[in-house]
Amino acid sequence: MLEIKELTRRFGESTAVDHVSFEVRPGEMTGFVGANGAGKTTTMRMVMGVLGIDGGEVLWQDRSITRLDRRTFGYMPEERGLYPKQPILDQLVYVAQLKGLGRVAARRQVQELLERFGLGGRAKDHLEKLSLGNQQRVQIIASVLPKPAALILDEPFSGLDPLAVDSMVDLLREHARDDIPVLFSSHQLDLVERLCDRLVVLAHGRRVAAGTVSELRDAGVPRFRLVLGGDAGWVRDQRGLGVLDLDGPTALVEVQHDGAEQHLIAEAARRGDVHEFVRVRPALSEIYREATA
Ligand SMILES: Nc1ncnc2c1ncn2[C@@H]1O[C@H](COP(=O)(O)OP(=O)(O)OP(=O)(O)O)[C@@H](O)[C@H]1O
Repeated sequence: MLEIKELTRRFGESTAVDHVSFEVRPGEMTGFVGANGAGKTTTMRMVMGVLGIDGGEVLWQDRSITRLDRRTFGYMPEERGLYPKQPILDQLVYVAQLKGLGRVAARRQVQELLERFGLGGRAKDHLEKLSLGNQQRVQIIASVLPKPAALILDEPFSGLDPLAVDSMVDLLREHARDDIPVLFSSHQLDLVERLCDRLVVLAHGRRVAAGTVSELRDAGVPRFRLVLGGDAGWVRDQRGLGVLDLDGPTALVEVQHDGAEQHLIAEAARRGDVHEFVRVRPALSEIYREATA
């Protein structure tokens, strides 16, 4: 397991990452979200040792992470890292060899991955000749070579078309299934919701929310939607409830005092038909907006 403990980084007077703690568990995909400048890249750089740490620590398998540990990680940095003017096959084979694979095995693995990402015919092209999305695919391939102990990916989905996103998702899921901890940052909340087991939300350098998607969706004040046979205006007078929306027979309420929903449903049943009474859980985008507001 990868543990980020009280990690802190300052640039001059400003604190880019402020006592941030979270875990990236094996076999799980952890999504790392937050507005531009929230501190995601800075955190990942500290995890990878690219940037010095002002406070806190990074643990790998219950002990302080070392340079050698980091070399076993797959890292896709924000600034990417491959050379524009070299053939992609050569570069990828070189990366795989740097990470300990023999030349023949490296070539075989690179070619398999290039085929898988639809780049089999482009192996001899210079990176700069590829479209930005295809360059991104090559960067992804570089980060999973040969077989990482953990994956740290800074916005791996940006610039990818939907098919490439799907291939990438499959690839990451395969790694997670092999018990590899996967941390990825993204601004695409729909994708994060679909993909990740756990979520860490940063705002202004601080961790403002963390947990599984369902924990986060269950964490707030409970909300219920009530649809009646007649007008729902009377709901406004019920104690212990906040009315968030009222539209004819439909009311959206939040429970301010424990048990108020029980009185609400009893009163609704007493007054007539109840067509619907359901708990409404916020979408991830709402949780994100509230956490980062
Ligand atoms: N080398 C640096 N020197 C000075 N300030 C920096 C440096 N790197 C990052 N910062 C500042 O640290 C803060 C966090 O930046 P960071 O890149 O980590 O955010 P981010 O969450 O990754 O944003 P984005 O989603 O835009 O990539 C920002 O205010 C940024 O300007």
